[in-house]
Amino acid sequence: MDKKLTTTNEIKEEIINLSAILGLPKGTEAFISDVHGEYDEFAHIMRNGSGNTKQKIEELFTGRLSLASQKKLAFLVYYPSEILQKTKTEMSNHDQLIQWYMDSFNHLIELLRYTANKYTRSKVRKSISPDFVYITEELLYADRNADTKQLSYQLIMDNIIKLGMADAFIVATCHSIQKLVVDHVHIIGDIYDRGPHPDYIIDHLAHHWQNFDFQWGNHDILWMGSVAGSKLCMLNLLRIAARYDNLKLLKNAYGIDLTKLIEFAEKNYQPQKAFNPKSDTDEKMSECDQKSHNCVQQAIAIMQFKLEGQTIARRPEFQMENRLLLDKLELDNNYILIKGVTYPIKDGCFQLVDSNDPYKLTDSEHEIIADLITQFINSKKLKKHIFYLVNNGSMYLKYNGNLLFHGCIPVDATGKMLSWKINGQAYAGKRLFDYFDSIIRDALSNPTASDCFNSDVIWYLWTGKMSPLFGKDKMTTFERYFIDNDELQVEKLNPYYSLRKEEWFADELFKDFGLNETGHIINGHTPVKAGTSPIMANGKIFVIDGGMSKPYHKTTGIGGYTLLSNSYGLQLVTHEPFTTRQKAIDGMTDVVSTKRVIEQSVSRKTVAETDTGRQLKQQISILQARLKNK
Ligand SMILES: O=P(O)(O)OC[C@H]1O[C@](O)(COP(=O)(O)O)[C@@H](O)[C@@H]1O
Ligand SMILES: [Mn+2]
Repeated sequence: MDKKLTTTNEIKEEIINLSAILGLPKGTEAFISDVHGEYDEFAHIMRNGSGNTKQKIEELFTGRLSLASQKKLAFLVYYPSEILQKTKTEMSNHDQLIQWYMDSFNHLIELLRYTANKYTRSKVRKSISPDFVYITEELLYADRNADTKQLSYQLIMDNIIKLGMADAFIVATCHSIQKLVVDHVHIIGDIYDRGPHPDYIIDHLAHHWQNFDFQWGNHDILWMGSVAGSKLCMLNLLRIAARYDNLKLLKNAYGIDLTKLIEFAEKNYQPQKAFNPKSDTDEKMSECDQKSHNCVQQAIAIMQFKLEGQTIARRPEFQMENRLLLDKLELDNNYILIKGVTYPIKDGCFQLVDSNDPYKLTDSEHEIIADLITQFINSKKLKKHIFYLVNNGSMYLKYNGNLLFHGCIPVDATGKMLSWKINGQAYAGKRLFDYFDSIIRDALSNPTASDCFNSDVIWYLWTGKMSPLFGKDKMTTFERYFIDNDELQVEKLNPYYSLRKEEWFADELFKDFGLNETGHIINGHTPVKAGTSPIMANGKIFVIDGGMSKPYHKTTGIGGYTLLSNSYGLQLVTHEPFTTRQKAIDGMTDVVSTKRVIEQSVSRKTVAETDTGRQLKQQISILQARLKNK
């Protein structure tokens, strides 16, 4: 309640307004996960309202517009500037273009009206470009059955064209529709890593979405940890950036200078097959970049393994001794002895590992790390992005009766929640999430490059077996690079991932988090392969890894899933793999392929039945109490 309400009438008016909102249908929520830097695909999904725009067009225009025309209208809404340009080149004369403008105005206003009917006028107004508020409202709320209004409607349309404002008006109206088609966006983690532009994704969210929340994913933790000063988080993210041809992001987006690191890597390492970068874009990497990314990945991997050794030694409570591998190298680093078995090393690059003190950094490594972490802590733009995620995010979220988190709740094979013992305390389930949440916030309010407890715990969240964001027994990065043995490379999933098929298990989790059994649990993190259902526990748990990560398309066979919750219920949306923005526009290919209704009720859910509704009711009671005291 930010308005100052002083008179009795003002208070009464506000009570009436708030009560009216309670009666409106609940806004549509979209759930998206594992975006992994794929900005173009993410933007496409936001533009198409996660498939919702297409559905609204279908509901409104079936029987009036052919399927092909519906598709054209949908693409005009998604990419107005590009479609305008394309349309103009296709028109053979001026009359044809005028007719197209008229048709488009009518269709867009009708669609905007249909999309806006769930919202208050004030909210709709906020979605309209200030340049067009007045005329859009005139068109939107005109009673076209009244003769006088019909005339003014026609005159407005006519004048928009005559005054040369048609293009700007179309673009603005399409943007309004984009904004209204989804009311609230939830991102269930992993904006960062592997894809080229997590920075654009965050800028997009910050500029376009007021109603947004975020549940941190294990990859985001690396970036958040780096800003807090964790050298291990930073080394992991740099290694992944080198592996996926993304080093340029650090310089271009965040001003982090890697020159010294690159020089050091090229001087000390030679390309090795295991370190060949995986390019995510269509552009091929130059040979020079391939070589340098390969060497950088090696240099960082070795520094990472060294600092991991030091951290594991100072934190015995992490119980990660099985990750100490550098000290098990033998015979000139050509073999490794693990649990009594000797394995040959492939693609070894241990020239800077001192066999007498394998976890000790060389002076140059030390200097490079110190310089980089200072840059990470001090990058203004990175700090801005990370604090946006911290301030709008959390380890988990309870929202409208649903429970949202990225990975898992660590449990044993019987489904009992496992406790993590740290600093003389034991944390399980919701308390474990709350504990990590508080450490992250504390770490980010006191960034430091020293080897402190908070930094170590944040790194543990990336890779520890009790991390709800990771959910596996160990991260076998070392074995995957250097040991050709499938068994050693296995990362075993926590039993959560098999138990989450069971309804009783979901009910237990709801209980622990203080939620009702009618809710849903929504996770990301594990790609869902084509043919495997993302719906589990009899419709109580959903896994909606958006499958946007291009390098992972081969594994999943589909793009991925998103979820929509509207006033009628839940819908699961399947996405086809997205190639490029240009190809999507040229071929008018919508990545939304199917929508499956999961839950549908006959009566619409209203705002009164949501978390916002609960807050509004509280505000109404406060106002009513004030009225009584007047
Ligand atoms: O495919 P890559 O680059 O080898 O990465 C594999 C690593 O990523 C992880 O899967 C974690 O990332 P995700 O959260 O995307 O699954 C690790 O468990 C694994 O070791
Ligand atoms: Mn993940």
